[in-house]
Amino acid sequence: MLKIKGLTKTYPNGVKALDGVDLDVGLGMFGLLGPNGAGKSSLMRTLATLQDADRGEVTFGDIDVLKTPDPVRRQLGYLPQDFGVYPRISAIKLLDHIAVLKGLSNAKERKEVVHELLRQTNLWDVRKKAPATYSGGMRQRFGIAQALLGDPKLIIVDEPTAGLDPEERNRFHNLLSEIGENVVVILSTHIVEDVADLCRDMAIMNQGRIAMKGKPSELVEIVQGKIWRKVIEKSQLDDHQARHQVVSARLVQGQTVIRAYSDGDPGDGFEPVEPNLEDVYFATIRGAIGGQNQAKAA
Ligand SMILES: Nc1ncnc2c1ncn2[C@@H]1O[C@H](COP(=O)(O)OP(=O)(O)OP(=O)(O)O)[C@@H](O)[C@H]1O
Repeated sequence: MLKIKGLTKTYPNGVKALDGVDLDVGLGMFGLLGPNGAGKSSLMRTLATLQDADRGEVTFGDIDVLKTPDPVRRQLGYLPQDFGVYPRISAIKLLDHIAVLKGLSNAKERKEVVHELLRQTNLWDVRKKAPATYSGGMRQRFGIAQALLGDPKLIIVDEPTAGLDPEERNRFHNLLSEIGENVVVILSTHIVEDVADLCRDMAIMNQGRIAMKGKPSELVEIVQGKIWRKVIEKSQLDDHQARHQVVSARLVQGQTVIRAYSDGDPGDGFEPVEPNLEDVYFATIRGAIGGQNQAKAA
């Protein structure tokens, strides 16, 4: 559905945010994982036709996204990382107004759509309050409501769960899952669990490049038998990092638990563990895997 080829972007300050991004995204939920500064938002803004690329191609179906943005805009739902300023009018009026801007000109139909979306996003009871007074989770659900206006075929959500409490995050996940299988949903995030829970396909982005892509289970398979765990003193961390390819270090109940990547038994008191997607993510962004180890994109 969505094909990205050789997408490159350097900002005027010299930062190369996108460095030859190649990606095919099919129907359903697609997770784009990456650390801060990886280039996720730059990619999302480019796909949402809000900024130009220096080089590369993007097609959605048979539409050339970069050359003819208008037809894509009509099929696009976008929830940016920072939804920005909320005017102090009620959610229902604001949603109605955005619906007009999106071209829903028939008042009766528009009312039905707006009411349906407020119910779907569980905001019906607070529809008369201004989104400016909403909690973070309610704002994100409002953001999804506006993104779903006009029946989009391409939905882009940029770091939607940052700052949400676990209950709101769950609610947001359920909402995203319900959006359906007949649209392309790209979820950009640095939260590994969001992708593990929700996405059929995914990619890991680092330093403007796609370092890994595939199905979450396929990616975990790549590191099967190669992740090793050890409990150490905090003071031993530097030494272990120098001698092993430590992918993560975490304080668990006062103890430092490290996980390292190694093709074979690293000895030194490490024990094998069942890998998870977080291991894949850290091993990728630390450069232990990636490039030719990539799983085939689905
Ligand atoms: N408008 C801009 N002008 C100059 N540099 C920018 C601009 N937007 C982003 N950058 C830089 O481009 C790089 C990629 O940023 P981007 O926001 O795309 O990454 P990200 O993966 O979305 O990170 P985050 O999770 O922090 O938003 C960063 O080094 C960032 O500082």
